[in-house]
Amino acid sequence: MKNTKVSSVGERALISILSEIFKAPDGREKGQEGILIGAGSDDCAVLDLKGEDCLVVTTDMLHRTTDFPEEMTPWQMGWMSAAVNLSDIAAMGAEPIGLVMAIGMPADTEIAFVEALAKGMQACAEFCGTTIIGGDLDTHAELTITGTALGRVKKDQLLLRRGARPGDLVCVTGYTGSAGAALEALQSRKPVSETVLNALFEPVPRTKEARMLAESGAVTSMMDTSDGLAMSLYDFSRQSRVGFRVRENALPILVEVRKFASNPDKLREFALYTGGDFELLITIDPQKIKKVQNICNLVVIGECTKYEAGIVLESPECNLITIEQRGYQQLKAEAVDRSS
Ligand SMILES: Nc1ncnc2c1ncn2[C@@H]1O[C@H](COP(=O)(O)OP(=O)(O)OP(=O)(O)O)[C@@H](O)[C@H]1O
Ligand SMILES: Cc1ncc(C[n+]2csc(CCOP(=O)(O)O)c2C)c(N)n1
Ligand SMILES: [Mg+2]
Repeated sequence: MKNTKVSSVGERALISILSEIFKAPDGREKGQEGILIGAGSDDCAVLDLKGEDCLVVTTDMLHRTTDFPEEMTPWQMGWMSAAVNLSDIAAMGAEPIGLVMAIGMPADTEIAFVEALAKGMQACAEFCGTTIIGGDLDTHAELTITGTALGRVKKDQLLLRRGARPGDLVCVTGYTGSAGAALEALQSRKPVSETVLNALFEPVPRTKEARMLAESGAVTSMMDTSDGLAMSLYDFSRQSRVGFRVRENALPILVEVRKFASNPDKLREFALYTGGDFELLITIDPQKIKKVQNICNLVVIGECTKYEAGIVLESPECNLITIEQRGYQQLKAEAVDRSS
């Protein structure tokens, strides 16, 4: 790996390299007993609390230039910084119990800006039933916010990326592709509604939905779609050893986003590859689908297949197209890369 730059491999490959370093030779997590899930395999790490509960922990860093479009308000930057972390807590089926927010900023940042940032963070935390319990302040060339979220869930309700079985139904909450369309609209200076822009600027962690899904007993695996539906399906596939068949016609996409996409390829790009929607991707035991149908805004988009069948999209004409393994990746020469 000497002389190879991180930009040539990207975030996913670098996580694999680091996760190996953090594992003991026998493949288990280094350190003490009680690490149920360690680095690299799920949305959060999971620690055994020795009773009926477990603790879930995640951290996520956002930067002014790479994550906050110029049009975002400081309140929205704060909301998003909390939301990206709380979404990972939701992805485990857990209830959030606290957020620690570290903020690095240039010394000439206005106090009013930092207050608006903090109010946005607090609003998102409160929306999810939790609060900010600490943080850190530092001088930094560029606004950089690193959140750490903690959550709690009963061991028998914990939902992992592992657990999906062939025959399970695949579902998503909300809409897919809205944040991607918003990003494109901003970059090409085209108008879109506030609903679409807010999907990018104020992602809503699916905390309540996640808790109801975890309590239903019908869900076999769950994660969030921060890096895009396609990348999430590949992450699921790796952990659960299943394939997926997704029906293009079933993808929940806002009418406005369909109209905004100039052609079917562009629409697929938003819905599958751009990311930023922070919805939940869920697999459900088909015998138990009735238990979840009415608890939240959820759409069946396809089913789990054998691993060997790969990850495919069934077009409206019933053609099978391979879904590519790409999405929103940090540390790439370009954030959205076609070759990974
Ligand atoms: N520097 C690191 N050291 C150890 N583990 C890491 C590191 N970076 C990421 N991971 C782990 O890799 C996994 C995936 O991380 P990633 O940040 O992509 O989370 P995600 O849930 O897939 O995405 P998002 O944060 O966008 O929701 C997680 O288990 C995370 O803890
Ligand atoms: C200027 C600008 N460009 C792109 C995006 C989109 N974006 C930022 S973070 C993220 C999800 C995963 O991030 P992470 O892997 O860090 O958790 C996505 C899709 C944005 N909000 N602003
Ligand atoms: Mg996640």
